[in-house]
Amino acid sequence: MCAINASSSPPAGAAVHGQATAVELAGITKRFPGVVANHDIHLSVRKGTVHALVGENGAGKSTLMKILYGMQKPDEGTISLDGEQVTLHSPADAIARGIGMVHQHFMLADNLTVLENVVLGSEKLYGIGAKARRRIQEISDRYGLGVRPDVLVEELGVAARQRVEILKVLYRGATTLILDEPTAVLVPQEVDALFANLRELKSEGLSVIFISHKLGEVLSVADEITVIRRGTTVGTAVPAETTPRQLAEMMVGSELPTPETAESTVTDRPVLGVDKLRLEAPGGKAILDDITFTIHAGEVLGIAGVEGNGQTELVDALIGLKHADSGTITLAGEEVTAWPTRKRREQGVGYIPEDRHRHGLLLEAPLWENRILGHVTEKPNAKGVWLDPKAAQEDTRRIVEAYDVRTPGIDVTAASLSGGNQQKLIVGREMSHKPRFLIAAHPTRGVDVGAQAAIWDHIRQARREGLAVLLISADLDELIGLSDTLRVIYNGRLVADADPATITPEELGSAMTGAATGHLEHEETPEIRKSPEAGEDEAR
Ligand SMILES: Nc1ncnc2c1ncn2[C@@H]1O[C@H](COP(=O)(O)OP(=O)(O)OP(=O)(O)O)[C@@H](O)[C@H]1O
Repeated sequence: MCAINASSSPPAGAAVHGQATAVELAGITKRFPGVVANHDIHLSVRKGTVHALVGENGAGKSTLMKILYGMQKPDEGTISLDGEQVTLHSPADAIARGIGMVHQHFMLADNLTVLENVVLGSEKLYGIGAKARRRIQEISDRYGLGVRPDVLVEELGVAARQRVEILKVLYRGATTLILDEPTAVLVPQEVDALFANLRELKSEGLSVIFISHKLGEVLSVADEITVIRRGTTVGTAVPAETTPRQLAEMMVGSELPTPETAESTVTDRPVLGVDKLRLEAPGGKAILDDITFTIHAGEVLGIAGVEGNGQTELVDALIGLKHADSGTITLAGEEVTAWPTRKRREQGVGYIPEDRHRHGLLLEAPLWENRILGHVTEKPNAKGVWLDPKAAQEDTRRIVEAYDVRTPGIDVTAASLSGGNQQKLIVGREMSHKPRFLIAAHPTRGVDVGAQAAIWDHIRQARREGLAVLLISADLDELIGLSDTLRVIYNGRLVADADPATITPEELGSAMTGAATGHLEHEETPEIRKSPEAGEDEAR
């Protein structure tokens, strides 16, 4: 039976299940123009536990956490920390009271050392020298974070950077850590290592609020789960008695989708050809080298890799944001290597960027203007050489409807949408132009299980109609499920390939750390792998 209880809030500071309460949010309401982001929300986090917060896109999770982190003021409701009711005026206030936030997008300066990053802005605590170094080492040892104070951050892989972010908030005295989708960028082995770190934190009496759309992970790491839907608390669940399916049903009222694609639609018509592509950094060092592949009509080619191994540069080269130092790119038989981005777009290249804020949206512009972005000269946005705002607005309404973008209208700014809804808008815009080749970088990052299923369906449908797709995703289930062909990128080279029909996420994750090359064979008993730490330092 699913242990989901309609939530009711105990009085502030009351012990729940015999343990003291670290954070108590009671009756929180927050309104934005046209939207009630939080309506009478209750959240009670016990000390020494991992408390997951789940809910569909736009449910109100980030808003609630911004309130707890002092970034936004609630219109109604109270916040109690360790049983004491508080008013938080700013993040500095929240930090001073033991709340730490680890953002999904890391906020570290690459050219500084770990120590410099950690002490930045907190010099008053332990200075900037030996005392600070000792404190960092102490925290690292205590929670098994494996952080080395004198390493440059640019030398660290994604998982190690995340541990630095965690250490940074602990250094400032956090006793409750908010982790916003912390596993989105990690391979399976790194997820296991993170969860081990979280268990260490718990055992020392710290609390963690864990936001995620990955319900399997939520069930494996959380002690308690609060589900919010359309801005209000639906209830709490206990993982031992709840399945992912039940959780998904609570969140979005539907079953868990699967990315698996039964039938192959791969044709022998090449759409995109990349031959011996090489891209160099300013000093002449290769960022991409000897990249060769072909994607046919109806084929999804998945690129697996730990972030930072050349995926971003490969996408930049394909869309025309960076130009190759040597090698060629061919689109439908025509060489496009020197073409600018706009010309490639007009020839049918769709682009779902990995960084939706930098390359996907104009955050301060209304939704309908964002619908035009990247497609100014195409229908329905343009009539001859003129923009056609009316047609663009109408089409934006259609996309909002078809992709279930939760918004009070098309005149609100993109910044006011929740992260997942921003992503749905971009996917809708790109798919609407019926591209012949789609670059899909993390197409479902940050979207809930329902929207994920819808995006997978749109991609599958277009693939049946002949779309060629380059898929980059840190979600290995998605990558394996959607791809017809899989290649592994490591240090700027395609080092291995795998059959998505047989490979497991663990085997692929292991190859991504550079542990295997050539054709990856599925093994009944997975081989002994390198530890995540060892792999990741090399896999930059
Ligand atoms: N600054 C803002 N101005 C206007 N509306 C906002 C603002 N911030 C959030 N909203 C709206 O509040 C609602 C809740 O958004 P929130 O970002 O909290 O959702 P979420 O649960 O974190 O979603 P996701 O899983 O997509 O990140 C959404 O309808 C969103 O559009």
